[in-house]
Order: sequence, then C-alpha cells, then structure tokens
Amino acid sequence: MIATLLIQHEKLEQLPSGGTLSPYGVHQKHGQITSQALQLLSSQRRQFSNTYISVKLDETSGVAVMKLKRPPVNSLNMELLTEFAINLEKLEIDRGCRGVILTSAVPRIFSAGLDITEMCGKNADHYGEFWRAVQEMWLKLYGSSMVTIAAINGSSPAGGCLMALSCDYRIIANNKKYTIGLNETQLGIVAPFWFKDIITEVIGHRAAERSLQLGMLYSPTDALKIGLVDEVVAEDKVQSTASAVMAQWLTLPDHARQITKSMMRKPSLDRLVTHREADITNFVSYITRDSIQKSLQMYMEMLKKKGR
Ligand SMILES: CC/C=C\CCC/C=C/C(=O)SCCNC(=O)CCNC(=O)[C@H](O)C(C)(C)COP(=O)(O)OP(=O)(O)OC[C@H]1O[C@@H](n2cnc3c(N)ncnc32)[C@H](O)[C@@H]1OP(=O)(O)O
Repeated sequence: MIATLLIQHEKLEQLPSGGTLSPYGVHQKHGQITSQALQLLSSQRRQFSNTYISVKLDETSGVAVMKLKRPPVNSLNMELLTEFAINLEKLEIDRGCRGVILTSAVPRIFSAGLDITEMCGKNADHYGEFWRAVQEMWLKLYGSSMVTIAAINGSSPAGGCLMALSCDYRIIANNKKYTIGLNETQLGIVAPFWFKDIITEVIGHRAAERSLQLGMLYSPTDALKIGLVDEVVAEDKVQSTASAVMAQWLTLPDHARQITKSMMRKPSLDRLVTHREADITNFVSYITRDSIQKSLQMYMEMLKKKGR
C-alpha cells in the first residue's frame, strides 16, 4: 500500500536524452560521436523525489545520489525509513544503477538517528511496526549488491552512524562540530545485537566494546583514527571525493565484487533474518518498560532545553 502510494506520488523527471542515446552506450546512427551527443549523454539523469528522500540517478556513470531531507535533523521516522527502503530497492533492480552515494540535504546533519518520538508514548503495535521498518532499512542497505558510499556531511549519531556503517565506504567532512558514533548508552538504552555486530566488523572488538559501553561520539579525526570512517576531507570536497571513490570502485567487475561483498556480509544478514521476529519482540518488551520510557523522555527534554 505504502509502496503504491509512493510510486504514484513520485515525481519522475527524465532530462533530455536525445533519441540516439541509451544508458548503456551510444547508439550511433551516422558514424562519429558528436560533441552534442556527448553533452546529452553526460546530462542523462533521472530524478525522483518523495517526502523525505530525493534520488538522482546519473545513467551515464550508473551512480545515484540519495539524499535524506527531513529537517531539522533527518531523524529516521517510519515514513522516512519506508521511503528509504523502497527507493533503494528500486535502484537495486534498476540495471542502470551500480552505485549509491548516501548523503544529506540538511546542512550540518547527516542524520540524528532514529526518531525518538517513534519510541515514546506509543503502543506495542506501533513499536513493533517501527522496529520492522528499522530492520528493513538495514537489511536493504547492508545487503545491497551496489557499491554504497556514505558522504557524511554532518553529525551522525546512533541510527545515523548505523546507516553510514552499512555502506562500503565512509567519507566525513572535516568539521570539529560534527560527531559520529553509536551513543545509545548515553540515552540509557542498549544498541541491539546487529548494531553491535556491524560496528565490531568495522572497527574491531576492543574498540567496539569501549565505544558501545561508553556511547562514544567521535570527532571526524578521532573517527578516522579508530577506523569508523575511511576518509576525512574538507567540507566542500565530500561529494566530489565520494564520486571519485565511487568511480574507482566501479572499475571492478560487478559480479566479482558483489559475490565478495555478499560473502563478507551474509553471516550478519542471516543472523538478523533468522532472529527477526524475536528481535522485534525483544525491542517491544524493552522499549515499553517504564524505566526506558522515562530515560527517553528525559533525553528528549534535555535535547529541547539545549535547543532553546
Ligand atoms: C533492544 C534494542 C532497544 C533499543 C534500540 C534503539 C536504538 C536507537 C537508535 C537511535 O538512533 S536513538 C536516537 C539517538 N540520537 C541522538 O542521540 C541524537 C540526538 N540529537 C542530537 O544530538 C542533536 O539534535 C544533533 C543531531 C547533534 C543536532 O543538533 P542541533 O543543535 O543542530 O539540533 P537540536 O539538538 O536543537 O535539534 C533540533 C530539533 O530536533 C529534535 N531532535 C534531535 N534529534 C532527534 C531525534 N533523534 N529524534 C527526534 N527528535 C530529535 C530536537 O529535539 C529539536 O527539536 P525542537 O526543535 O522541537 O526542540
């Protein structure tokens, strides 16, 4: 139902393609490739936009840029998570798309993580549905066969960090004000096993243990030191670096890279798929505890006070 609505509402813009061009190459009618044809080829883009996600697919390079656009902080509510999973799936089945750059359209924020209001004062059915949407986002992103690069142009705590960790490569803007990490314990909550698995895979057991217990948020340079990100670049170079890294990764034959990626990620994916329902039940019983609801409410109040 949601999928149908999104597809109906999507704004599909096809930029000029000229009859002789295709995403997979130039179909020449009369010999030489003209510079006009090359210009058209380079501008062949498809764009679609939903409420909280925008996607631009460059059919020439096969690279899509997916932007989160839910001001003020791109917190991940049910609708955003659902749009995200649907858009990623559309790109996954699009033969013209080989890579996705994930970034934010909101200045200074990549994503503030899960929308805390989705985890406060609601009923058990809501929590169950919300958690399923969180799982689905992760299964789609971490399990994507495309090359995925996080262009982290702002702060990225908790669920925002999870999204970045799920990509193949992470580039963050060099700005001391930005922080990244799995800070769940600072909210008085526990990161679930699959958050723990993925950060352990990326930064190793010792660093993950310290990082998770203390709910650490790192500056870009500290994140680089522990391997939480792969590169720190000037703020205005994040997107261009992401495009350059993407072009490098796309020089590899898809099938070899995809099978390798799947081999590396399958055990963690399988673990969540196998325990998916138990993980939802566990989340619901955990989040409905009075003590957890109090912790989250206090955290939200603290955020609001800070903002005033
Ligand atoms: C068994 C398993 C159980 C549980 C597992 C649950 C796993 C949870 C994962 C999560 O992702 S929880 C979310 C954790 N996120 C955070 O801790 C981030 C909190 N936010 C911030 O630190 C900051 O807002 C910021 C992202 C650094 C941006 O700072 P800035 O100063 O630019 O904005 P401000 O703080 O004033 O916020 C603006 C506005 O947005 C509201 N807000 C912020 N974050 C969230 C959020 N995650 N969810 C909902 N709302 C959020 C904030 O309250 C302000 O609202 P206001 O304008 O109405 O005051």
